[in-house]
Order: sequence, then C-alpha cells, then structure tokens
Amino acid sequence: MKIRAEEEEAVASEAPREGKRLTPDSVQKVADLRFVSSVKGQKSKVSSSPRSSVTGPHCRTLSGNQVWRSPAVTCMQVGDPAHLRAMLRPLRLLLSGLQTQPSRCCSSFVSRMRYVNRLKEDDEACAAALKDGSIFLFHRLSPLLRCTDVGTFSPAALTCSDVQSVLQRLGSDGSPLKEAVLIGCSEQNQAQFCLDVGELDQAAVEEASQGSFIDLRKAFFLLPAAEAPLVSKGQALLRWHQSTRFCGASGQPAQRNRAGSQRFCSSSSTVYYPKMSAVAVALVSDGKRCLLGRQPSFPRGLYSALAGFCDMGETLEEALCREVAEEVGLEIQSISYSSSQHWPFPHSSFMLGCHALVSPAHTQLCVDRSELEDARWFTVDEITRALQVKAPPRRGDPPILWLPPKHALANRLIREWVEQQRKSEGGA
Ligand SMILES: NC(=O)c1ccc[n+]([C@@H]2O[C@H](COP(=O)([O-])OP(=O)(O)OC[C@H]3O[C@@H](n4cnc5c(N)ncnc54)[C@H](O)[C@@H]3O)[C@@H](O)[C@H]2O)c1
Repeated sequence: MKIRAEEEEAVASEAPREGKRLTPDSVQKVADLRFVSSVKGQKSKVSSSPRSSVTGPHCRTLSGNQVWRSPAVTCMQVGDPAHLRAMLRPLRLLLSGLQTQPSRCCSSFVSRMRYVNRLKEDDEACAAALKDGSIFLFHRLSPLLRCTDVGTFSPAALTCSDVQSVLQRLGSDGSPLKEAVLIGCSEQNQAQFCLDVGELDQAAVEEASQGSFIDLRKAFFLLPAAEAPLVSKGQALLRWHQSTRFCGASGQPAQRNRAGSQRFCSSSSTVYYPKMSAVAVALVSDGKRCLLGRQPSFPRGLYSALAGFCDMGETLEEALCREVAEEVGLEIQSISYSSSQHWPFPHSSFMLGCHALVSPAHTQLCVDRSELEDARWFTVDEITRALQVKAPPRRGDPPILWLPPKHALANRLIREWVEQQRKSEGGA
C-alpha cells in the first residue's frame, strides 16, 4: 500500500523515536493515520471519482468504554444522489455495528494491548515507559501490599521516582530498576511493572515504602478479585526470570529483553518465553450430584473439583477423561468448557475449567488413594450450605464441608453447577 509523502511525515511524527515517549494514544494515532492512508489506497483502486474524498475515521460509543470505529467517511457534493445515501450511512453503520462485528475496532482496550505489545518489542520505548509507569514491588516473590482506609488490602503501586528514592535511601545505586518486568497497562494508560528487591533488607523496604510484603498464598486471598491476578502474574514472571537465567542448550547466560517478555541465548540462538503448565479441572456431575475430592495436604474439611496436569500431546478432553478415570475410576460421557484461569500455586499453571457428566447408572467410585485421600458425591443442598461457610473449620470443630476460595476456578465451577441445578429444578 502506498502512503503519500505528507502522510508518511504525519505517521513518522507520531511514531516513537528517540526522545519521544510511546503512549497508548500515540500507538492509536499511528494506527489511525495508517488506516486513513490504507482506506485512501483502497479507494483509489476501487473508484477514481474526483468528488469523493476521505476525511478520517469516525468514532462512536456503543457501550461503556468500547469505542467502535467505522471505516472512514466519504464526503459527497450536496445535490449528488449519493448525498442522501452518504448522510444515512452513519446511521446504517451504527445499526449494522449493533448486529455484526464492525470492520475495525479501536477501543481503549485495543490501544492498551497494542501499546504493551510495542513495549515488549522496543527496549528504548519500554525503558521510557518505566519512568512514567507504576511499579509493584516484591521481596523474594512476596508482593508489597498496603492496607486501605476501609481496611481492605491493595497491591502498592509505586512511581519510578518513589522506587528510586526507596533504593537510594537503602544505599542502592538504582541499578535494580533495570530488572523491572513489564506486566501490563492500567486502564489509566500507565505501563505496569514488577520488581523483586529481595537483595535489600525486607523491613527497611517496608518502612520506606509504607507497606508489607505478604506471602502470595495469603496475599492472593486478601486482595479483591480484580487485583489478585495482577500480583499473581507479576510473581509468575519474576519467578520465571529467577529460574531461567541460563540457556538449557549451551549453559551460557540467557539475556532478557527490556520488558522481560523473553530471554535470548546468543550462543545457541535460543529464545525462551515464560511458561505455564496446562491443568484440566472438572466439576463432575451425574446430573443430580457433584463429585469433589481431597488430597491429604488439603486443609481440614476442604474438598475441591478434580484436577490434573495435561500430558504432552494430550487435548483438554483427553486429559480430563484420563484424570477422572485415574483418580476415581469413572468414565466421562460429555464435557462442556466453562472458563480458564492463571493459577500461581505452587508454580504457574494455566487452568482450563470444564463441567463433565457421567452416566447416573455408573457412579460407583474407585478412588486411587495414592492420588486422593477421599472423593465423594455431594447433593446440591450440601453444596449450597457449604457455600455459606465463611471461615475454615478450626481444630476441634465438628467436621464440615469447606469449598475452595472464591478466587479459585473450582469455586466458580461449583457455583455454576449449583445455579444450573436450581434452574433445572425450577424448570422441572
Ligand atoms: N484454581 C483452582 O481452582 C484449582 C483447583 C484444583 C487444582 N488446582 C491446581 O492444579 C494443579 C494440579 O492439580 P493436582 O490436583 O493434579 O495437583 P498436584 O500438585 O497434586 O499434582 C499431581 C501430580 O502431577 C505431577 N506434576 C506436578 N507438576 C507437574 C507439571 N508441571 N507438569 C506435569 N505434571 C506435574 C506430579 O507428579 C504431582 O504429584 C495444582 O497446582 C493445583 O494447585 C487449582
């Protein structure tokens, strides 16, 4: 596609270059300019009408923060029979946009995702973004949390200068900042980074930054559901860097890019990317009851959905059928996918959650005691009661059923199942 000289200039003026900061807005402006040029290019191939000219992309908000952008609007001379059609076009586009996917979308979400992607590829832009970004500190993989005025916890988001002054106060030259790893971009268009300051004295950093480093297992459940994934992603990336310093092929150090989205060994030309293990988790039902199991390591009373790591080469469905057969001796008849989750414990897993159905005629359990301490069928009333339990049973308390916490995918599967049962009871 051909871009005219002045458009090239306009694109270049918005494109990131030395001394100019890359932001989600500038990424979007470059995309807009390129888009207008591309529409002009396509237009000149399709029609050479001298009365048509492209004025620019047209935005409209359909809902929330989603801004859908229609193709560029073409201007016509008044009196032209096409004039009426052109005037009605925005309305047609709006109506068609409500029914079908628009041809192009430039929501603020898209701008942020493209921005993060650019930072992963452009070391200089990433270094500049760190100066304006927010940084989440960790100490030996425990995130720094602050208690809010209303008594809840939140991950402490520090500015680059905050972190610099903390480091200076503790006698550091600021070089640890180079180890910051990009996590994402906030809705306020601020790049987000995480940094492990495990080399520094924990109590001194806590005092200087007015927060507390809390073990992720505890922190994960103290945080609101929207914020827990941020610290879990940060910890997973930091852990991966700490354990992937060397190339497995050459034994030489593998160098990271500025964003920390990959490591590269120049001796073996191998690129390493952060890894997660795929885990299949299923809430098995016989149509009336659901099946939960417990491992000996679980806290007292806790039962959860059955889960297992996917073997190399297996599909999600194959992994689920194998795990359920191995652990409780049942054959799954059908599977429906629910949702997924990054699970940081004990190391990064990519959890894929499903509902699985077994035949009501074949529900006899044959539990593999080397994998599970116990597995049982539960009625919807037993599960509903367990969902009301607010605190885990203490030593000496009568035995009660305790379910996985609300941040866990297993909890979501259990709630979905209860809802489904209630609906079908209502419909029966
Ligand atoms: N978020 C949730 O709702 C939820 C629910 C259930 C399980 N989980 C998680 O799913 C994971 C798997 O559950 P599980 O019950 O099988 O746990 P598990 O930790 O008991 O693992 C079972 C066996 O899998 C093998 N294994 C360990 N790590 C592996 C890996 N990376 N790849 C392949 N095999 C591996 C080991 O032999 C281990 O004994 C655990 O990390 C658990 O915390 C999460």
